[in-house]
This record gives sequence, structure tokens and C-alpha cells, in this order.
Amino acid sequence: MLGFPIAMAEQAIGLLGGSFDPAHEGHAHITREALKRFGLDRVWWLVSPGNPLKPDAPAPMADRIARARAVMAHPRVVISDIEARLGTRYTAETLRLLMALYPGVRFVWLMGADNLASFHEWQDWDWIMTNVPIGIFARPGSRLAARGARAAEEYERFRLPAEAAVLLPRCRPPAWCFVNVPMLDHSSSAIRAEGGWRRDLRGGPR
Ligand SMILES: Nc1ncnc2c1ncn2[C@@H]1O[C@H](COP(=O)(O)OP(=O)(O)OP(=O)(O)O)[C@@H](O)[C@H]1O
Ligand SMILES: O=C(O)c1ccc[n+]([C@@H]2O[C@H](COP(=O)([O-])O)[C@@H](O)[C@H]2O)c1
Repeated sequence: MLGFPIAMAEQAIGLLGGSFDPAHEGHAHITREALKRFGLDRVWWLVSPGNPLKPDAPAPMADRIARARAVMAHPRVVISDIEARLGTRYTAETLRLLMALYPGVRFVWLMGADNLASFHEWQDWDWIMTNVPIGIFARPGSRLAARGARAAEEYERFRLPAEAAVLLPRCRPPAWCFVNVPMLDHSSSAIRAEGGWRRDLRGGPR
């Protein structure tokens, strides 16, 4: 009923959670890199009902999904509102449910370096670390913060070298891998600040 193919056991699936308000080329870039570097079969974009740490509500789900599909039309990428359908907002909750619903699938949590820096503030972040491999991408402006991140320090000995990134989906967690892909300086907040996104939604001139 959740709209995903059933014959997925043993597949390695990357999960890129985000507000996608709006989706941009930075998201598409790390997704293509994730497929390649981590040897993933698929990536699911989990378009969030709303980041629990962000005070402002994002644009309507339907608009964010439509934009995400336009930005990332790729045969191995699924754009999904599954968190809204599961009624989850916290990543640990989402992962617990997905792992129960799709036993045998090797899920890998994907995120940018900015999220590693604040990862220790997430609900049940220790549980996430010890239950799901995590793939992290360099992001402009976040390298230093990520290096000093509490999660990175506490789990330093479980870090997989970037040269071995392709093994990540098969690693028993805790396991995380930081990959230094060429960085793209795109962000949703910059697009929103330019005013283009909400103006697009109102159907006004670009
Ligand atoms: N240019 C980028 N390089 C690397 N990672 C990125 C980039 N843009 C987004 N990400 C990652 O993609 C995920 C979803 O990002 P999100 O939807 O919050 O976009 P954002 O551009 O970070 O938004 P905002 O500027 O509003 O914080 C996060 O893990 C984020 O770190
Ligand atoms: O679970 C949490 O406590 C938590 C706190 C902050 C962010 N997240 C998730 O991190 C992902 C990236 O969020 P965002 O808003 O930076 O795109 C998205 O899936 C959020 O639901 C999750």
C-alpha cells in the first residue's frame, strides 16, 4: 500500500530525507554520487512533512514533491511522501518502521555535512548510529563543523574510509562514511531568499 515494489529484499537503498523546500541541483548531485560511491540500487527521497528542528512550516507537500520530481527524474530514484503517510516526522521513527516494513532491505541514511554537525540533537541519534549505516557528503561551509561534530567524535572508530565507501551498505552498524565529492554551493534557503520558489508556487513571473 505504500507504493514501493515488493521484490526489494537484499537491495541496498539510500534514504535522503529533507524538506526539499525546494529541491535543487545539490540534492540531485549527492544522490547521483550516492548511487555510485555507495553502490546503491536505489535512492528514495523522503520529502519530510516538516523538519522537527525547524520552526517554519515548509511549502505544501504536493508542490515540493512536484518540484523534486522535476529536479530528479532518474530511473533509480523514487520521490516519496512516505513519512506523511506513515505519520512520522522523526528520522529514528521512520527508520524503525521502514526496517520493519521492508525486512532484508539494506537501508543507508544519507545526509550532507551540515546535518552531521547537528546530528547529536536528533531524537534517538544514538539508535540511528547503531542501527543504520550512514553516508555523509561534504557541503560548502560545513566541513569544519562536521569534523568537530559530536557524532563524528563519539563514533570515530566506526568510520569507514572513503576508499571503501562501496562497502557501506554491507557494513554492520555503527558504520559511517564521509565522502569528499566535488561540492555544489546550492541550498533551498538561498533559493527561497531569492524569492523564486514561492513566486513559482503562486504562478507569477519568474
Ligand atoms: N549542496 C549540497 N551539498 C551537500 N548536501 C546537501 C546539499 N544541499 C542539501 N544537502 C543535504 O540534503 C539533505 C536535504 O537538504 P534540505 O532539503 O534541507 O535542503 P537545504 O538546501 O539544506 O535546505 P535549507 O537551506 O533550507 O536548510 C540534507 O541532508 C542536506 O544536508
Ligand atoms: O529526527 C530528528 O530529530 C531530526 C531532526 C532534524 C532533521 N531530521 C531529518 O533530517 C532530514 C534533513 O532535514 P532538512 O530539514 O535539513 O532537510 C529530514 O529527513 C529531517 O526529517 C530529523
